[in-house]
Amino acid sequence: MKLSGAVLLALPLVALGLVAQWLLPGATARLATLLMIYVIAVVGTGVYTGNSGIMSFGHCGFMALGAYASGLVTINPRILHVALPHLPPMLHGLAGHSLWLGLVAALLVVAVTALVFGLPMARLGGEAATIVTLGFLVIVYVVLVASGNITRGSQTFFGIPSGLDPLTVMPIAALSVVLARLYKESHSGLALRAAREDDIAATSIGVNIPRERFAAWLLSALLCGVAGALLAHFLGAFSPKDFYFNLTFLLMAMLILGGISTVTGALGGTVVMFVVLQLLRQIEGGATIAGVHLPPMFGLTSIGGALVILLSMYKLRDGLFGLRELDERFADRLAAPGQARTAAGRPGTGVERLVGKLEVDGVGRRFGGLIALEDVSFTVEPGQVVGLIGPNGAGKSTLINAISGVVPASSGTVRLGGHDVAQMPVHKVPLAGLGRTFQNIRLFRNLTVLENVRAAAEAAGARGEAAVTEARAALAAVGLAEMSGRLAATLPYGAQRRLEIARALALRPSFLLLDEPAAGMNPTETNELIAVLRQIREDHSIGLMVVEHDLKLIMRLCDRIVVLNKGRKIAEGTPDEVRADPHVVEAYIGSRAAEAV
Ligand SMILES: Nc1ncnc2c1ncn2[C@@H]1O[C@H](COP(=O)(O)OP(=O)(O)OP(=O)(O)O)[C@@H](O)[C@H]1O
Repeated sequence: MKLSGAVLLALPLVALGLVAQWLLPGATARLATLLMIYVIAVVGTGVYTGNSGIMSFGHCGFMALGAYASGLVTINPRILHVALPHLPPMLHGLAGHSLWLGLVAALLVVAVTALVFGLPMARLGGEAATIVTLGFLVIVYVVLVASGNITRGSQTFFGIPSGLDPLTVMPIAALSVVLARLYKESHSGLALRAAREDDIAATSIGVNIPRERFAAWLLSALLCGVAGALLAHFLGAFSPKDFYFNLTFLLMAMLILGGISTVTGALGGTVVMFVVLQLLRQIEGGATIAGVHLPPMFGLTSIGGALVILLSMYKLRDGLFGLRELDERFADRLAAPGQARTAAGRPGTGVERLVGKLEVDGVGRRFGGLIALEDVSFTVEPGQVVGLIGPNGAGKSTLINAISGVVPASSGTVRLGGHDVAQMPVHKVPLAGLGRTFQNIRLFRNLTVLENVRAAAEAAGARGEAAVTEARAALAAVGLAEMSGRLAATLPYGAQRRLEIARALALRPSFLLLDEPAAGMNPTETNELIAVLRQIREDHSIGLMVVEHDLKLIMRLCDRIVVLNKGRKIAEGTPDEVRADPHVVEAYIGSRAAEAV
């Protein structure tokens, strides 16, 4: 992502700020200033909500904290004694400073609060996290109301220097948009978006989801804190309810209207909603349009605003501006595939890539009373292709899950290059060298093909252009180079399976664990897949462990085969040995099928 794309997105704000400062009449310029403050708040909320997929009701809490912190630092000292007669003496010296010091105070207070709430909250996803954000909003409100000596409680907090002009707010709004856009394309933003699409798949490429959630939470909190401080200076006087549910729902509506997952959507949704609400507000008091006189219509603004949201959600599920950023629509996303591969190494991941053999030793797994795996042991040599077969319910997927750490083994060890990977946090296992795919495809559906693979390359330590080059090389290896700009969800089925392989390949693993890679493929697609897997093994010296029901594929591809039945290993050997093994024939292949393969 080049800076130019982010700047392009911020240009309309720069233009608005300049026009408002020098060309628009006072009242309209004031509206433009308010609009830009909303942009900061909505784009800020979007940094967390859009990238993590977690709806937040809490960000107005950060705005409130920013407003009060900045208010206390900038309040006119002469008014201070009237407005806050019981202010603790140690806080008296704070008053009377500039807006910029007010913003610094807002950032400090918000950073500390975001840290305290964010660390435990980062472990939560989905509705649980949303409920916590709601709780956060209520807590901030109650604390502000209860801290009357410092905030005037539920009464109006006044005396804040007001009269912000558009040129003061514009650079901050433009910078917020640039920051949000750069964050979205950053290593951290991409990892979080991957987790938003599929947390298990994100973990399988080494994403530390709590860490990425926390980073987004902090950045979005800071932006909202700044927006709150600016709103305080715009209003000059406010109370806690100005930062409560009404504002929360207004900002959420703006975000949803434009499209929750893009900065373009946050920006565009804010502008559209703001303009619509202003127009409705004009009409609500009675107006004459094209010679037709409209009487005052109480509630028109609220009802009209709600209708705009409902209609747009009904017609455009992904918001007015869809899933792609404005600058992406201009950019050439289908650049020629690169073949280069950067040097090995995983800088910044804190995980060493392990090489050597993969040893599965006495692995067992129980689900309650059910023994899904019992005492399974075998070894895969580097570069070897091992097939894992067995009837339905034999424990094949459970074994892949146990090796990759997704479902921890109840007993036994898994060693890679002599190191026990079962002891590692699950997101570190792929970085240590075990890439995997899933029986039911788990792609990041609303990310592009290139982003799906780049997320893995970045998780494994590549950055910037190197990550893109690695991702393109992995896509080329599975024959998807031409599709890099498409959304993953739009790929045909066979291509989706190959994309999952490319994503795992971009981790530069020592072994690839493939769970039914040919499931649902027609014979042509299966033949292509076999060619791809052979090439991968040849080019990258990667060992493969393949779970498959397609015995022809297994027999053609594998050096050795492990056979499971009812959770136990019943045979192991070369394809010829396994094909001739009477236990295997009885349990799985069946005598007629044995003849066929
Ligand atoms: N999360 C789980 N909770 C409870 N039981 C489970 C769970 N996962 C798997 N099992 C059970 O463990 C056994 C092994 O399942 P597993 O999916 O590993 O078999 P499989 O060999 O991959 O089968 P298939 O070829 O049908 O995919 C089955 O009896 C299954 O019902």
